[in-house]
Amino acid sequence: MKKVLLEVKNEVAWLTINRPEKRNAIDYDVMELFNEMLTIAEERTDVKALVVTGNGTEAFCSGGDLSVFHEIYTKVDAEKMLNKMANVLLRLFFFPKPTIAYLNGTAVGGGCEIATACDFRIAAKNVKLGFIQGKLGITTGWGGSTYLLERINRNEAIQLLMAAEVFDTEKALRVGFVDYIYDNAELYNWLSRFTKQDLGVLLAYKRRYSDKYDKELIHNRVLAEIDNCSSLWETPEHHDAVARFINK
Ligand SMILES: CC[C@@H](C(=O)O)C(=O)SCCNC(=O)CCNC(=O)[C@H](O)C(C)(C)COP(=O)(O)OP(=O)(O)OC[C@H]1O[C@@H](n2cnc3c(N)ncnc32)[C@H](O)[C@@H]1OP(=O)(O)O
Repeated sequence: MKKVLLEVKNEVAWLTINRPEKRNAIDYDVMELFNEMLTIAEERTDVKALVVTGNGTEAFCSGGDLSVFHEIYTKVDAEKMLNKMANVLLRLFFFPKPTIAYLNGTAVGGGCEIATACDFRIAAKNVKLGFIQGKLGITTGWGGSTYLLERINRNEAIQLLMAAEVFDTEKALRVGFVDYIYDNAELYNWLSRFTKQDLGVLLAYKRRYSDKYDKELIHNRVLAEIDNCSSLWETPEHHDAVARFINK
């Protein structure tokens, strides 16, 4: 079974990270496939919106696959890995069609970064969320803090990042990180309000939405974020925290 699936239903492309046994953690295959699926969803004229979600009920995404990335030791190697996923998320942030992260379960670390790159975040009931990178002695490194600071109130954003705590959907709604708490049927219903419009209308409004941003400026901020994260990556604090997870 592929690690990332793409299914088109009712003119909506569902991109599903398909590693439930690893809580949908992101490894290099997932990065590649995620990018490929974005190309398909972008090019298909029968696709009017993109939903990103995770397989199963446990997790949306648990971030970077620590069983793979624990082998990354140096700043240079960390930069290569971070850049790879940051490019995918930059593409997602500027995706020409509306994008929705459906938080079907836990989203932590890079999982929250993926969600933040989407236009909307809709959560199932009682999911746990967290920009927990700080607990691993690193920062976001896939563009997540750059996007979060654009998505919600700056002071709420910086608190979520600095505290690195896990929070619930009630808090996520309160601070504006999550737009709605919906089950699957409610999500389909909400999506149908947009998919009944012509693709041209949706593309035009999405262009207005994205026009707010200078792509080069956003990219430069993401590069600065990668630089920060990769510098912290080579510290013993980070390696020790990852080792604790691997050897749990
Ligand atoms: C590296 C990029 C960086 C970024 O730029 O943002 C990050 O993403 S940093 C954050 C990295 N992620 C984490 O630290 C999360 C680690 N996982 C967890 O804390 C928990 O697994 C969970 C996500 C809260 C879910 O808990 P639970 O439902 O109790 O499941 P388990 O803990 O039992 O996990 C089941 C299974 O999955 C493996 N797993 C989970 N997450 C990862 C991961 N990120 N990388 C690799 N493997 C992961 C876990 O080890 C279990 O495996 P088995 O023990 O073999 O069953």
